[in-house]
Amino acid sequence: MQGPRPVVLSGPSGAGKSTLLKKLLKDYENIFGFSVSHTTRQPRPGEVNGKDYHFVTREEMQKEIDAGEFIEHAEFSGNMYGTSKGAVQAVQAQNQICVLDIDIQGVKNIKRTDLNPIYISVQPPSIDILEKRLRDRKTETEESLLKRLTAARVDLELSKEPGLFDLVIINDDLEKAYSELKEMLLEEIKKTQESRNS
Ligand SMILES: Nc1nc2c(ncn2[C@@H]2O[C@H](COP(=O)(O)OP(=O)(O)O)[C@@H](O)[C@H]2O)c(=O)[nH]1
Ligand SMILES: Nc1ncnc2c1ncn2[C@@H]1O[C@H](COP(=O)(O)OP(=O)(O)O)[C@@H](O)[C@H]1O
Repeated sequence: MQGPRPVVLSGPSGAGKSTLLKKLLKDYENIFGFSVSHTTRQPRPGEVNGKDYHFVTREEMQKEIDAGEFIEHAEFSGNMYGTSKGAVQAVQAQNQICVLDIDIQGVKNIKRTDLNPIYISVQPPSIDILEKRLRDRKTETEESLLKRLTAARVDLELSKEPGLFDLVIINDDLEKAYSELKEMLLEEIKKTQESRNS
């Protein structure tokens, strides 16, 4: 039997992907598993190596990419990010629904693989609100914030491509956005719950 379909969450930095994902992982602890990406960016306060990301150097990551260990990888805002085969396999081995948080380049690259996920784009109500949320999050320098806003404009344009996403969630009210996310995933959640009980 084929395992549950993975889920891709994409959308601009600051749109609310991590916030929604954390709620989902908390409410359905055993059902969903997070695909832990590799990145060359510095950890933020509170981020845990191996849980939020595998924090690596550019050299380490390039070596693993060259060895064919990545499903996809991309350059975002001056850093490298990528999904290793191992990250997805670790979740699928638990028979959990694998959730990937990746940028739009990652979405396009995953489309060329046989992963067959559900593609969801989380978007802010406006660029101004996105900027305010990113500033209030206090994780970025002015330089990285501006890079993220530029990338966000590109992301929102490219996301308009018909058929690229199965669902676009405008994250205005968080609870409403979360309900939309859950509704989209209900069928896969049920299937996974049923397979546990059988
Ligand atoms: N292509 C790709 N993008 C990733 C991966 N992991 C994270 N990203 C994306 O990289 C961007 C920056 O992530 P991060 O530095 O954690 O900042 P944040 O999204 O603002 O919290 C986001 O758009 C993520 O979706 C990955 O493995 N592959
Ligand atoms: N619906 C919302 N209303 C107000 N603030 C939000 C909402 N969703 C997320 N945020 C806040 O916006 C910031 C960016 O969200 P985050 O989940 O880190 O985005 P992403 O993972 O997409 O970069 C965080 O500080 C988060 O608490």
